[in-house]
Amino acid sequence: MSITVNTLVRSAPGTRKVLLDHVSLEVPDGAFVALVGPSGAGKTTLLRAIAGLDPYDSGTVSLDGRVMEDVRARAGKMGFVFQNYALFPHMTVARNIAFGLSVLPASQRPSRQAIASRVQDLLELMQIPDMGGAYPARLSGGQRQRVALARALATDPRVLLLDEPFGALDPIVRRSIRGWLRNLHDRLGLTTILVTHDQEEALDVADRIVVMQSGRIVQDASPQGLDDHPSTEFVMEFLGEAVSFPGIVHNGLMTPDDPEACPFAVPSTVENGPVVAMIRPYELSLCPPDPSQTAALEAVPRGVRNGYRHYTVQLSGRSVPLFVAQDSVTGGAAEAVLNGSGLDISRARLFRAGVACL
Ligand SMILES: Nc1ncnc2c1ncn2[C@@H]1O[C@H](COP(=O)(O)OP(=O)(O)OP(=O)(O)O)[C@@H](O)[C@H]1O
Repeated sequence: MSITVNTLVRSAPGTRKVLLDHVSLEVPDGAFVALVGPSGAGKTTLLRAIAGLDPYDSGTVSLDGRVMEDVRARAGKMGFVFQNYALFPHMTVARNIAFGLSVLPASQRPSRQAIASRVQDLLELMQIPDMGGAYPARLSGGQRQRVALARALATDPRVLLLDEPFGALDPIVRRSIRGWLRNLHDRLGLTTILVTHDQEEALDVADRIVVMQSGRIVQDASPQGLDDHPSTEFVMEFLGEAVSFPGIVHNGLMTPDDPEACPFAVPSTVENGPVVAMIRPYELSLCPPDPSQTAALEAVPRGVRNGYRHYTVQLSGRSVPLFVAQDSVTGGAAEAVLNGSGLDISRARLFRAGVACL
């Protein structure tokens, strides 16, 4: 089921503070979208507005191209899981899962046997087939989240809205449950929006990443597109560690202010003037040795990690990490490899006044 959000505006009740500032978003049927952004960006506010849990001042939310003003009808097509959406402690797992079905009006409510069979199907889908009789207190965090998902799926929604559902889980369980969730999404043909603070999780599980900042969507792209072409310096930094090299572009050549970084060619579409080149640490490398260059890079070896030698390279006033493939280091002291070379930052993205200029 596709979701279309059209110029949604929401202000904080009783104030002029804008929580959602003309937000538009198109989520095609079957998509898995991750909503990311710093704390307070408006992710939860947007998710709740889509769910119909909170009102908004103007704009529309459509499902399968139909504007759904009737919030109850909209909510009926969606399943939600929120981080703090606790299970009912006094009910067994089976009754927790059945809850949404058992409170349906009598005319829509399935029979007892149909509910019991649906619950058993969901327990199996969640890979906890024997847990129906257990109480939530007996479950691990990962099992509880599976029960919360089962409860959200009981009414057979076409859309799944997840707000930090794995926030309370330890990293190992988190990693395994997100792979499982992606599988579930594919198998059930759901359309899913996941709010997460974990960029790695977003990049791993979603086929589209929507970045929010100050109540607006600042970029909406595939994980690869976002990594290759972040629209602003903020997005570049938000997605992971980045090292900045200010410099000047002149006639297709970017010359970094740091003399330790080598100048590099940029497309002729980049206008002359100051820019900031930003690069991920693992994309930094060494320029080919240059006999005419006398200065050596000052680097401190930090050990070996995953087959890479890790260094801290000293620039004027700051240091940056550098990883060199171990098998490319030949003999001698580990640091000798850095002598006579500058830093190759040619894989950097370029920004001017905070905005991408490539
Ligand atoms: N009912 C409300 N009244 C006033 N301000 C609100 C209300 N609901 C949310 N806000 C404010 O709106 C902003 C966005 O909040 P929201 O919870 O959507 O952000 P978020 O991106 O989900 O943040 P987090 O990642 O911390 O959960 C915050 O500054 C929050 O304080």
